[in-house]
Amino acid sequence: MSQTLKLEAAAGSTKMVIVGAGSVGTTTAYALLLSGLAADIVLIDINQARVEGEVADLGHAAHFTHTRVRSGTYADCAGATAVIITAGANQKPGQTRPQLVAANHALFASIIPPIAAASSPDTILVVATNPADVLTHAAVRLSGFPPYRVIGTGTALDTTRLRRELGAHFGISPRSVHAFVVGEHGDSQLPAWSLANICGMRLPEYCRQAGRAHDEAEMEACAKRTRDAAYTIIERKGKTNYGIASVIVAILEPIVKNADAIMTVSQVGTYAGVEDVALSMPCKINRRGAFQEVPLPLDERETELLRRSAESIRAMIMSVAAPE
Ligand SMILES: NC(=O)C1=CN([C@@H]2O[C@H](COP(=O)(O)OP(=O)(O)OC[C@H]3O[C@@H](n4cnc5c(N)ncnc54)[C@H](O)[C@@H]3O)[C@@H](O)[C@H]2O)C=CC1
Ligand SMILES: CC(=O)C(=O)O
Repeated sequence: MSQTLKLEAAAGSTKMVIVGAGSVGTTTAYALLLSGLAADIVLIDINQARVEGEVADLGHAAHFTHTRVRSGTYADCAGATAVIITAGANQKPGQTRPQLVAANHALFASIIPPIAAASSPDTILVVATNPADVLTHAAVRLSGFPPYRVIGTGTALDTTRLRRELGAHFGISPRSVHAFVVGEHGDSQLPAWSLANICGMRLPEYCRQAGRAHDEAEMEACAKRTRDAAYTIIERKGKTNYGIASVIVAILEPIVKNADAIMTVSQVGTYAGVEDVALSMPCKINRRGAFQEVPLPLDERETELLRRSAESIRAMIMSVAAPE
């Protein structure tokens, strides 16, 4: 079967609903349109004029694809393979993700119940709205879905950013760098340095074989640029959209193709002894959702940093929790 026919077969009757037709939502719709993964893309936004304008514009791009783009309502979540949540306030220059928690948690309390009520029993929620880990936790609680059916985009974006930094440092393609960021999609994230490798060699060994010094300070600088990337970009252009849109489509692909791909995404669980929290670890993603099947053998220092990351997310979750 040709690649085009294979993609059309995978897209089949696949419907994707995007809630929030702002910058992230519409860039995701465009990336999804070009990917050929979906037959039907539905955009929902509280701002009806905006969603109509975006759908008309995207509809012209859709002319060159086999995908239909339209506006809709929560009733369209019925039969959706995934509902991608990008609605909510974004960071202004200098603002942190936790500063969005009260406003976006209140928004989730109003939109997740109707989305969940309309969705099908196998619909997966993908959460991008910030702070992504806290809202992934909120989406599980408010939807009643099992945790594997709620996937936070989490550190999938930070992992691509770290790989780009390391690829530039080592002079190889980012896709040939096997490294990932775990924990919070935010300031307490950490690279799993003890497991990072190139061609199966840990980074110090790779440097030894390549006849170059392993520069710990430069590794830390790569981690810092990764952690600060959103601040740096928002300072200059007021938002981030292309990176996250591509990450969302990369998460949707193994869902549609039932591909068991491993990505660092956020899920509710117990991490480093902290219960009932959401954060990112490598998970297997397929048509049923995301599953962390193999615990990560982090070293002692990384485990302690992960525990601190989990504690800080847990504190944010408690700050918006409704009293029992
Ligand atoms: N997880 C990640 O890596 C990233 C997350 N984000 C987050 O994504 C979110 C969206 O960011 P942008 O698209 O830049 O913001 P934006 O302001 O461009 O779009 C937000 C959209 O949400 C809509 N909205 C608000 N209330 C709604 C409701 N009740 N129902 C439906 N739609 C509603 C607004 O009308 C607006 O169109 C923010 O929380 C931002 O921080 C952004 C980039 C990366
Ligand atoms: C805004 C945001 O969360 C990011 O680009 O990482």
